[in-house]
Amino acid sequence: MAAEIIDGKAIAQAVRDEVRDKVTAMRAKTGKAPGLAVVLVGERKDSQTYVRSKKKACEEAGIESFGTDLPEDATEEEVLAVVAAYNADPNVHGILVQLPMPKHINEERVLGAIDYEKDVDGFHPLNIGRLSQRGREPLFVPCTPRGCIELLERTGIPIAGKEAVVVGRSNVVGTPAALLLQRRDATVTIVHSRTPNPEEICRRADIVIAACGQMEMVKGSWLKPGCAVIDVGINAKDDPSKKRGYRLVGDVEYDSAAEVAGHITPVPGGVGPMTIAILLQNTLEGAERAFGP
Ligand SMILES: NC(=O)C1=CN([C@@H]2O[C@H](COP(=O)(O)OP(=O)(O)OC[C@H]3O[C@@H](n4cnc5c(N)ncnc54)[C@H](OP(=O)(O)O)[C@@H]3O)[C@@H](O)[C@H]2O)C=CC1
Ligand SMILES: Nc1nc(=O)c2c([nH]1)NC[C@@H]1CN(c3ccc(C(=O)N[C@@H](CCC(=O)O)C(=O)O)cc3)C=[N+]21
Ligand SMILES: [Mg+2]
Repeated sequence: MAAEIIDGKAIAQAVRDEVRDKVTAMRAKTGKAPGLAVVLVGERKDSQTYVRSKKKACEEAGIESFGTDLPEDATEEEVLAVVAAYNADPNVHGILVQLPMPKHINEERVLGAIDYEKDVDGFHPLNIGRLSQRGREPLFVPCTPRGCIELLERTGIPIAGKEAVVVGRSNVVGTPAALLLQRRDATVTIVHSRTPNPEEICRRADIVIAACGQMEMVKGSWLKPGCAVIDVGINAKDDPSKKRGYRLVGDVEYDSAAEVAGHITPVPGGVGPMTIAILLQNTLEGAERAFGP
């Protein structure tokens, strides 16, 4: 039995179409549009690629995009000044500071300086704090974890009452993904680099979210037959048959996993496109709150 493929690209396009329609209606009603500001420090090629695709996605959705590129040796004060300017700009409803930043910059300080009402990445302590507390609602939820949940929900995979295992506990993916699953009444276990028996724990799961940054680590033999696998990982694997000399693979060994799982996301074309679609959705929601009912 081969797993059903969860088409992240198609689901992301559906989200982007919904956002575009709502932006069109907002423009007609208010004469105003949502705005997203992306701050990039340094010259990482991968970051530049991500920032370009975010800006293109904004254009297609009718969201205005603003951007500031700072050199690798920019000071923390300079980054904070850019954030402060976007905080004060009424045309900006979302601010994203591309990660990772150069080592000499204190990431916690910069992320904490973003107005939490414009924190479209959902990384501000107030938003993370609310996400972690029962009965509280964050203004924004981190894009990649929210994208994982949307993939499950839009595929009709039940979460409530299920056993979910998240592989990885980073602040940007694993931990918020686990919190979101828990808020939807899954029973959640987090596996990390000090977990001695990850295979055994994963085999209990109805839902596995893999976000450990380890190429093809989760194998088919780790999975319960019929489970749903959401592969967040993005890793470049050498492949001389490709023009670029590599291809992208996930944190899950796709071929063996697809023989056991009931549903699985591919890499590319799974979680990655959802991250960008949710960023647009978060920006729209920020603008809706700013403009009022
Ligand atoms: N598709 C998308 O939109 C996005 C994809 N990504 C990708 O997702 C993956 C995870 O990203 P991110 O969370 O930022 O990565 P990090 O490196 O920040 O975190 C990795 C986590 O996995 C854990 N881990 C590492 N090795 C193992 C192991 N052998 N067994 C179990 N757990 C392990 C680490 O544990 P410990 O805490 O103990 O160190 C850590 O908690 C990466 O492949 C990244 O490229 C990331 C963001 C967005
Ligand atoms: N402040 C901040 N917010 C982020 O959300 C953030 C960040 N920093 N730093 C880097 C990570 C990574 N990330 C991805 C976005 C899109 C794809 C994506 O579209 N991937 C395509 C493939 C793209 C390709 O072919 O290279 C796919 O998986 O199909 C992947 C990863 C957002 N991140
Ligand atoms: Mg994100």
